[in-house]
Amino acid sequence: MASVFETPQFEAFVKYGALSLAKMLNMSLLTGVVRMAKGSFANKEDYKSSGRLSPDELKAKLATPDPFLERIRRCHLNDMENIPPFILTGLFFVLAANPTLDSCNWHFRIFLASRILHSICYILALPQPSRLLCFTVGFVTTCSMLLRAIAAVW
Ligand SMILES: N[C@@H](CCC(=O)N[C@@H](CS)C(=O)NCC(=O)O)C(=O)O
Repeated sequence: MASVFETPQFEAFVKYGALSLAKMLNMSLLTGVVRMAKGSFANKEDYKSSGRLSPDELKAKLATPDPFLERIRRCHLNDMENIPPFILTGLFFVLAANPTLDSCNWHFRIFLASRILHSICYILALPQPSRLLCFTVGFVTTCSMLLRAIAAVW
């Protein structure tokens, strides 16, 4: 009998889990790129290494973070609140709930799409409830997997 780690369900979990993690890691890259483009840094030593600000300018810069950069950081934080729980829940789901391949694929695809769309809504400041809807779809998808995993072992 094949182990659960050799099933197409586990393969789908690894595929979509890795894509979700890659999406989240990209937020760090995006933050770095926007920091450089805007010349807006988090620490005084970061400004000092660029060597282009007076002490007063440095103080003012540190006191007023760039609003767009802060938006990207909140978007990243929201990924960090949602993607690691999805990874763990997805693992429980595949290991415990004996799901069909279709069930796995749809849960994983819908979650990934919801997170990508959530970031687009957040970064482009699209009107609500667009971001709320994207967040809710991903959240409900994770809850659906969690409930199925709990039901399977209860
Ligand atoms: N930690 C979140 C929990 C609720 C949540 O994730 N809400 C979604 C839909 S409104 C969101 O995009 N929140 C904005 C954020 O986390 O910065 C918050 O403070 O808002």
